[in-house]
Amino acid sequence: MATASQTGSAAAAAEFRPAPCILIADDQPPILDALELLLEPQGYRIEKARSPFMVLEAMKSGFYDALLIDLNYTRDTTSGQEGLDLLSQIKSLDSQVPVIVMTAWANVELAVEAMRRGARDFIQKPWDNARLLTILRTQVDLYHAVRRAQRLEAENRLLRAEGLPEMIASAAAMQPVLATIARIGPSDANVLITGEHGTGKEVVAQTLHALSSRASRSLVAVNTGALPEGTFESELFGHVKGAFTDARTERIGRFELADGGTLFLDEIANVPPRQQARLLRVLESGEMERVGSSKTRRVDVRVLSATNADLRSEVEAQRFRADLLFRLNTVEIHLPPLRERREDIPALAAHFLSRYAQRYRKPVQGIETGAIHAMLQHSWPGNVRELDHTIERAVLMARSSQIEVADLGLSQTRAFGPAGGTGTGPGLEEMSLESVESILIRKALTRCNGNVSQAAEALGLSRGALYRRMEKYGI
Ligand SMILES: Nc1ncnc2c1ncn2[C@@H]1O[C@H](COP(=O)(O)OP(=O)(O)OP(=O)(O)O)[C@@H](O)[C@H]1O
Repeated sequence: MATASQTGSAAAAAEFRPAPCILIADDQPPILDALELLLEPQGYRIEKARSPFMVLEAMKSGFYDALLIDLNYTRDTTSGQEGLDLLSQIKSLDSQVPVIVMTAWANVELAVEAMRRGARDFIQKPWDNARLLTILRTQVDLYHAVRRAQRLEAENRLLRAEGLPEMIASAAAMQPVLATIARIGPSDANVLITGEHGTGKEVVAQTLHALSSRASRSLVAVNTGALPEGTFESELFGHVKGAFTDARTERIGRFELADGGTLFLDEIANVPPRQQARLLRVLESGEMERVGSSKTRRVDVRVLSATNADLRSEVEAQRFRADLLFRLNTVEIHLPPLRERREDIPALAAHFLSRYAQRYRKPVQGIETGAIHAMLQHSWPGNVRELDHTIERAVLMARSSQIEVADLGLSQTRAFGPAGGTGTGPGLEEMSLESVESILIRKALTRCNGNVSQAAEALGLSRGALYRRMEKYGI
């Protein structure tokens, strides 16, 4: 008999997914039709794919409760190799979804190989309807049970964990982001998080880690963009004593520190080509050596990476390895800039206000309508981080219990137009050196579409120096 809570969660599941959806793949339309005729009356929703390519395309956007795939396709109709390759690709996209393979009746060896590669069960063609239905129902039920347990575990972890990043995201533009986080958070998939500076890529990485089974282990973050040349390898892979002149003691690298947990590689586009090859190796094999050592070590690390660059154009320009991109972006999450999710500005501002009013012990309780209006109008080139710093400064500047427009200091950013101080705000000669510097940096970043390396070059700064200034000005 079902307990109340089981009934409750079954009802909740039914609300979101009325009928289990099965993706069936075979290159012969009559087989697809026959399976559909058998399964639909049993309460399944069916999607059909006629090639391995269509299966992988469907998996990018769809959510399936099980896959039923043939092992032979048109390219090679007997060996089953195409089906086995497809199985491996499915497993790398989603290691948990149950895959049941269909084989020709005499091909037991192929079925065994498929099971070795992660298939949950197999059926022989021509199939026995009753056996097929039993296998499918068992696998779907098992999958649901595992997912329910993982979701509960993730929810418990979220409830237990203190100091978790609070992620404010009610805007329509953020809904696909939240859906993807919920879906792949608990998995081990490598995730590439893209978006302009300050859009919250690190917050997403922290949330993904917190939702995963690795949550009790470390989340180790490395800003690969800010690492000085020459220290990259020893930072990531560690070194042994005497490996180079300054290596007076042994050092454990970030990969080893993140063993069993998650490694967050920020500014991944700035990794130089030689280091990209080293990264690729550890991602492919889980193997690495400390600098100066020939001993190979194995690490089990989930890699989350982030960039504000367009990695596909970097690949086209041959500055970034295509095979490394393929390893990093099993799943991609794109964060829209703040100007495309303005609905979230009031809630984000209130969140930062309560944080800073508490931190600075100031009795600031709200934001005047005019100030909210000004924030909604602002273009926020520095995104959520800029809003965060704007509210921090406003809390410090506030003279009453409400933040006023003037406390935000937003006009300074907009006043410095192309003519250099001919806008509505203070002229150049009335501004402090710091204000001018901050404005020039913002403008260079906007001109370079957020590319820090290019902006640094345009400003005549090293990348590290620009990063330090961006941090200082909350950009
Ligand atoms: N959705 C959000 N809800 C609450 N706070 C947020 C949100 N997004 C970002 N923040 C806050 O904004 C600041 C910047 O976020 P974060 O460092 O994650 O951005 P980023 O995209 O990784 O930036 P960068 O590209 O410069 O590394 C942080 O203080 C973070 O806590």
